[in-house]
Amino acid sequence: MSRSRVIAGNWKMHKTPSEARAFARELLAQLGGAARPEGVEVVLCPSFPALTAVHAEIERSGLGAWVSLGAQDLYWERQGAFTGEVSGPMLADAGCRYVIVGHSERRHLLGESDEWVARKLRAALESGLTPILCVGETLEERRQGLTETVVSRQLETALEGLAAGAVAGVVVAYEPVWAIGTGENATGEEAHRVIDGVIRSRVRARFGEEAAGRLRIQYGGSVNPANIGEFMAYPSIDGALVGGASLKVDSFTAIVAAGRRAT
Ligand SMILES: O=C(CO)COP(=O)(O)O
Repeated sequence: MSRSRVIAGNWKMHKTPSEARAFARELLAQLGGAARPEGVEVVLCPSFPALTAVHAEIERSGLGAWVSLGAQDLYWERQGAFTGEVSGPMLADAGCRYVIVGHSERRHLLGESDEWVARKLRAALESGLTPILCVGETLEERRQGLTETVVSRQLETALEGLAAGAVAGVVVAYEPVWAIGTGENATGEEAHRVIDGVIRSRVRARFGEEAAGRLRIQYGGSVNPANIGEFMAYPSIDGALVGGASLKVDSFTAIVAAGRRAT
């Protein structure tokens, strides 16, 4: 399996810029002190005001070959009268290589539609950023047996009309909403079923074998050092998008170490 894994920390609305800088310094020292887990990329996604501080720490650490900066959101226009918004070119210039789009907290707390997410995904690609596209069903949708329907709709609206080559470069995060911040994670088998049986197979049907084979698909939702192994045991799962456990040096470094593919 040649796909590298991506272990991303979504810090959400935690850590001021000075806290983020100090944390990143400690985290990077710890990551740099151990052997690089083979085939693993790490992405740190602080809040907008902390991006430049964390970028400076990544540069200083010398780990830029495998540790990248990511943002948590972007707007689809490049510039203009959009008070409070941040564009792809701004993020790229601030040192970002990745950007999360369609996180469930934005979809459900802030009312982002599938169409908005699709525009943001395009804007990310146009700015040379790798989008981390989040998809996932709510508890209610899961109870109604709508997981496949919801995940397929979110995925297909976001990728609609893209060239297969562009799709191959996207990272998808399957984050069931009921598992986010609840301590109740999906099982490895449940995550694998959606990741392989829904997401990768839909991409294969629409964009072909090559795009499906290159696309990286993470699991997210209450990932921690105790359960990461259960997900990484599946070759289909290409990493994790980590919330709460990415805010502590020890738990995040343990998750990163577990990301290497078994040989
Ligand atoms: O939303 C998440 C990452 O984007 C997951 O958050 P938790 O790991 O805190 O459940």
